[in-house]
Amino acid sequence: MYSIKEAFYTLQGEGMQAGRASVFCRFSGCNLWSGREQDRERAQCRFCDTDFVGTDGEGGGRFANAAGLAEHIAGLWPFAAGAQGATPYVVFTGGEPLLQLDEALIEAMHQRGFEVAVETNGTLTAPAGIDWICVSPKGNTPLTQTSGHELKLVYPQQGVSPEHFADLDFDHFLLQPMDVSHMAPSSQPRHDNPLQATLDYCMTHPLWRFSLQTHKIAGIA
Ligand SMILES: C[S@@+](CC[C@H](N)C(=O)[O-])C[C@H]1O[C@@H](n2cnc3c(N)ncnc32)[C@H](O)[C@@H]1O
Ligand SMILES: Nc1nc2[nH]cc(C(=O)O)c2c(=O)[nH]1
Ligand code: SF4
Ligand SMILES: [Mg+2]
Repeated sequence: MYSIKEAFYTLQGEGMQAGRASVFCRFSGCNLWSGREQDRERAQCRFCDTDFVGTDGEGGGRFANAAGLAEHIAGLWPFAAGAQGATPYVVFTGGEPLLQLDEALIEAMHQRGFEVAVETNGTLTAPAGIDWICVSPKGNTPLTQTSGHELKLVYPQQGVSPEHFADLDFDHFLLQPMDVSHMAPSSQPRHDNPLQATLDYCMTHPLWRFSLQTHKIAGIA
């Protein structure tokens, strides 16, 4: 059984694949926060910008098996597989997708012609077969998934230095300014200007590439 908060067609907004047409499949639930505002300040991850509670979003629901969920996702890609000269792309996110994503679902997406991407906090090991692994480490949590295609660190995070990750086995290293606009002022971390801090770090540490959440600027999901 898979629990899905929402599933929809959009453009990947972040990281090295920013701008790519994608079906987003957002799993319900996370191992670092309950998703309830009253728990935010004592959660392991306190800056989350996402509602991943329940299965009531657009395209959400409970799916009994991999084939059923894969059919649902494939139906959200608006073209026939292989049409338009583009490979269909699904981004599994959440919540924490590695609580639910398994080889059966990855295989079912591949059978339907999709490339499979994941956005994970890195505290759980990824199943085999994922085509694009984005790990976004969260301060003071154990990093288990130490390899992948991109490491995308939200910046600045208290007690976390990008240098700590720079030797890991990733093809790309990205720094993404922390958005605090969704948080109550009392919950916002004390930092003057995450955007400027991120720009400064990337310009003085050229291993790191600047990642903006472009979907928020564009006003799309
Ligand atoms: C909502 S998370 C879901 C996937 C997974 N749980 C994770 O943390 O990577 C998707 C992406 O949004 C990033 N993110 C979450 N809250 C953010 C914020 N306030 N500002 C910038 N990026 C944020 C995460 O670091 C992650 O890269
Ligand atoms: N357009 C768009 N791009 C994204 N990249 C990562 C997202 C996420 O929430 O995992 C996200 C999202 O929520 N929307
Ligand atoms: S780990 Fe990801 S989904 Fe979970 S609370 Fe943090 S940003 Fe949100
Ligand atoms: Mg998001």
